[in-house]
Amino acid sequence: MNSSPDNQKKKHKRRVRYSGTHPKAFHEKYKELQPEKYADDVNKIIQKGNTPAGMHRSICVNEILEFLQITPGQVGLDATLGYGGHTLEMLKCLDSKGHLYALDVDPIELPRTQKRLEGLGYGSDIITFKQTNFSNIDQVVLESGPLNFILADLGVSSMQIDNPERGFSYKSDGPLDLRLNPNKGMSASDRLKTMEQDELEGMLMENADEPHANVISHAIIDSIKRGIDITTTTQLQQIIEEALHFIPEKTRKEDVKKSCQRCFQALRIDVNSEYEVLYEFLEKLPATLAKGGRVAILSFHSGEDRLIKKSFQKFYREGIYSDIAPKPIRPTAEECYSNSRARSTKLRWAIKA
Ligand SMILES: C[S@@+](CC[C@H](N)C(=O)[O-])C[C@H]1O[C@@H](n2cnc3c(N)ncnc32)[C@H](O)[C@@H]1O
Repeated sequence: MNSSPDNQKKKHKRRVRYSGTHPKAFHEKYKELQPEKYADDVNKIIQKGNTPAGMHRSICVNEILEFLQITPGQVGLDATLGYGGHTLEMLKCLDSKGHLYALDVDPIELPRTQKRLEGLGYGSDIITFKQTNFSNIDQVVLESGPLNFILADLGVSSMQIDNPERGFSYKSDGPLDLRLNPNKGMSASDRLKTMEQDELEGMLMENADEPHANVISHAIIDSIKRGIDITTTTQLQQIIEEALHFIPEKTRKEDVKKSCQRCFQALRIDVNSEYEVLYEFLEKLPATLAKGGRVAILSFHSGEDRLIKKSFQKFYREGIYSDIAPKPIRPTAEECYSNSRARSTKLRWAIKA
């Protein structure tokens, strides 16, 4: 053994662990998280039909613009700013004349999008950002005056889903939160503690048509009663997986995946009161639109689409809307192929009489 003083001085260096060619954790996706800086990498991801981390791909952009018929000088509202993809296209149509109001409840993503759009040269002369719920549209219109066009692109953005700290997905471990505005209301983890089994079962069925609502709700409530605090996405995913152990092995993996998706969706709808705020928004809509004003709404599941359809039909029968979409518009097959998140989208529209 060589134990010369020189060798003794040399500290043992640990071999750097090879982490592979692709980042696995959200925070490691540094290139994707700076889409402006790494355009080539981002384009490659999009071409493969995926959405780069930290970004959201807007859906039905052409169909929406074709319907809204925005002209310079108009005043409009993007009720769900998100990544600002639709907003940017609407701003281009305004051509520096008129004004756009952009709302989002999310206090984390809104400032990021605002900064990005301001960086592209869109300032307070043409756009006003407001961190508020779209159910407050009546307050916004006090400032904006009657609106010529309105867009609402419901649900969550890819940035929210992909960020494990928000707890929107069972696919990565994070706090079981699921709030669009984490500063308000109750996290999904706390909400579960307030529920009885039958209430939870009803919620899973009503918000997501979960076929295993009975066993899953029993498993969740039993765990809580045994003193288990369900604070993380992984804990909830494991409880669902164990509850569905009776499913034959051949289909179990796929069935568990679908049930997890549905249960997370149901919880998200509940903690954000999504049906309630959508109903309030739909009720207030006619009074906020100018004569001939146009509204387009993108929805992502049957519960939302039903509410929109019913509201549009009611106001049409009452003569408040002069025309409504006879049936929902779906994204093209090409768009669904290139962006899997577009597959469940339905677009409905109405025109104020
Ligand atoms: C599907 S994303 C919108 C994406 C956007 N159209 C784009 O092109 O980037 C939905 C956004 O609406 C926001 N949102 C959902 N419900 C809301 C509500 N009731 N009021 C205001 N914003 C809401 C979410 O926080 C999310 O940022």
